Amino acid sequence: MTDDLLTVEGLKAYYQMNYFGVEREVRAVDDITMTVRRNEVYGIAGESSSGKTSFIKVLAAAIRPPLRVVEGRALYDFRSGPIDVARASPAQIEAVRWKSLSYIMQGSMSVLNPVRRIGRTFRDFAAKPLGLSGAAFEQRVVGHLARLKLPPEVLRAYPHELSGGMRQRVTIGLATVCHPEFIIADEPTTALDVVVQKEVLSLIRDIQKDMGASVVFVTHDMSVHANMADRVGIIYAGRLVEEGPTRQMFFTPKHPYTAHLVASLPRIGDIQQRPALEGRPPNLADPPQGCRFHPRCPLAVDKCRKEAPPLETVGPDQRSACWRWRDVEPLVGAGPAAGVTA
Ligand SMILES: Nc1ncnc2c1ncn2[C@@H]1O[C@H](COP(=O)(O)OP(=O)(O)OP(=O)(O)O)[C@@H](O)[C@H]1O
Repeated sequence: MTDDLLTVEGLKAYYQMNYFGVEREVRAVDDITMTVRRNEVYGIAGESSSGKTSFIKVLAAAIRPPLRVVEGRALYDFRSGPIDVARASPAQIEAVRWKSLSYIMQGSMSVLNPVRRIGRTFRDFAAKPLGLSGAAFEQRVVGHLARLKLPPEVLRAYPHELSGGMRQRVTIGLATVCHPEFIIADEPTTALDVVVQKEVLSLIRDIQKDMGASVVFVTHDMSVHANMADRVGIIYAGRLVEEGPTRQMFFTPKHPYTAHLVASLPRIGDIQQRPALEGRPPNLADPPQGCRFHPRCPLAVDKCRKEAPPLETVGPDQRSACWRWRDVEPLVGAGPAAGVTA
């Protein structure tokens, strides 16, 4: 067994549409190569429409047309054997779903059927992968719910009878009851207030540690990454532009876009407004030549407009796709950014 539980190589996934005979292609995931190690939390950040959700849909084996994998692979090295989810058949995916690979989707209400009691949803999701039924199944679920600080009565409730935080804990329960090796979470706390958000995040972290699982989670909120992730990957316009250990990404970013994201975090004692990034994210149906960030980059030179920079090693365990990574200033500010400890 290697250290890497997931190896993504040259992954390209495009939305391919045909409107009245006119073909349109949105290159949402465009040549991503990365790995996720066993027992680590890997955070994915990037602004809206950068391709985060499309990327993790491929990782979660939840690819539906018009999204198609056009190149590359996403290979898991599960205990039950290797599987490339970019190419696997529905039957192969069903064999690993929930048991080895689970997915906490955006918005808890979308996974919880409003007209089904929670207990029934647990049976639908988990009875088969766990190979349990009747009292043994109920006992397992109740024990798992207790770990999530949810009372057994939750099983008899309908989703609308629970608070937002409880519903999100239920979805985490569904995603983890089979003790998967790999958990994918898309904006797991976006709709929650700050206190509940903190509770849910520490729950995901505790469960991950307990089970020794790997977690990939997406959020545009950099302060959540600061608290949760072992490593962070930054996606811009369908590409991974930088990745590295969380502390390094916050204190010595090597890509101007990461530096911008970190500098945008509110700082204690600083009441100044943070500068917004000028320009708009590129249209992924017609991305700019060269480095996709160049039209908005304060460091861009001629080469950046012509040639796409490769993702290269720029520090211990840190990689950046920028021709000018040596010129990216380390973070200086009036105080520690919210949630980031020096
Ligand atoms: N079903 C779809 N059909 C066509 N294009 C889509 C579809 N879903 C997403 N896209 C496009 O793919 C690109 C990437 O979208 P994606 O949802 O992956 O971004 P994101 O970074 O997750 O954004 P957000 O943070 O807003 O969820 C965008 O240009 C988006 O418009």
